[in-house]
Amino acid sequence: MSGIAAIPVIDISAEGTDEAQIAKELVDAAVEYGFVYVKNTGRDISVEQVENAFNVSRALFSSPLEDKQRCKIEKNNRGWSGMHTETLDPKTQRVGDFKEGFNFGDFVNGKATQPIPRSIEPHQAEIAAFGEACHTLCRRLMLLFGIGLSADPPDFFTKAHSPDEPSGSTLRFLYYPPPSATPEAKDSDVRAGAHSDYGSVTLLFRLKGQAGLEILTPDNKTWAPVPVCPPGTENDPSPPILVNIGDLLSYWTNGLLRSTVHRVTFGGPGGANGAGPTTGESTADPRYSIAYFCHPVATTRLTAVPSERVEKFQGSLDDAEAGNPYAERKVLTADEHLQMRLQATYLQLYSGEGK
Ligand SMILES: O=C(O)CCC(=O)C(=O)O
Ligand SMILES: [Fe+2]
Repeated sequence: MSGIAAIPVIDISAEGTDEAQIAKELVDAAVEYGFVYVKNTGRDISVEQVENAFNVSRALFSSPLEDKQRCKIEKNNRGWSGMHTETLDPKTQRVGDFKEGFNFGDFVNGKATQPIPRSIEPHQAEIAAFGEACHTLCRRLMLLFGIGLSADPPDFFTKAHSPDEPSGSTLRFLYYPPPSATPEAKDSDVRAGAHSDYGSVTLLFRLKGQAGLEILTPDNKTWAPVPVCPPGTENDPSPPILVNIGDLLSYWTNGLLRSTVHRVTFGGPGGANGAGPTTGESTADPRYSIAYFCHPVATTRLTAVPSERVEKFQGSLDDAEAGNPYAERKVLTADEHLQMRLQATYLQLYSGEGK
């Protein structure tokens, strides 16, 4: 068991904040941990919006099975994935992830452009608005990363994330059944296999008390739990939004910003290979989380960002050797990269195709 990850907590919207200072703190956290907590005081995404999204998620996953199956995930990465459908770490996992997921793509005029379960039909406009708020926050973070890296121009990343062009950006609801519902799980099984995220940046919303997320610490040797409410945020109106760097920001920066490997465990007492839950958190209950995977416009080529600091940085190979096989930058388009990652983890969906 190792200590909790000392991921910094940053308030990017506090009154009178110095943008350059915030940008520096964000870049420092991304370089060291690949993760940062953004304090959620309701200014970026309202507390009610987050609560409502979790309510809609509960309704969605408790829909009748046939209704969810009607919306099964397709190669466009939209729709419902049932237990074990995704295997985030196929080299290590005995069976797929112990979770269900639902990926939302584009909404047009507040209506989904994909099949959705009946229970959430009345909530489409709210889900659309939540996804838009997430994308806006991600673009703001991109600008801060650009400023913090002295990129030329500073909006290099932001411009690649126009909301008006097709991209792999995905709002995803996640449901991990309680361990009591999966007695077949073995000690070595995990709720979500070890992986790095595929996009540029991910926003992760979690619920107080629900443990399970762990990161591979920067020395790449131990798993450390990532508490939902780190010290100093206990009394905030909503837990902080956990932001993590995905593969694409890592490619763009030659590995300077870390796309850190993470997973979700059952976290029993010293159990599995879990680091064990943090005080006040448990994995006994069903677990819900919401991720917003922000991706650049699909045709974006992943060439290095013009930044002196990035040009001088020579760490990408080290990172690739130290546990994240996707850390080494290759010049692909954003969409080529996404297709490569999906084929590696949705084993049945792509079975029979050259992997
Ligand atoms: O549910 C979580 O806390 C993390 C999920 C995750 O890492 C992912 O879906 O990429
Ligand atoms: Fe992830």
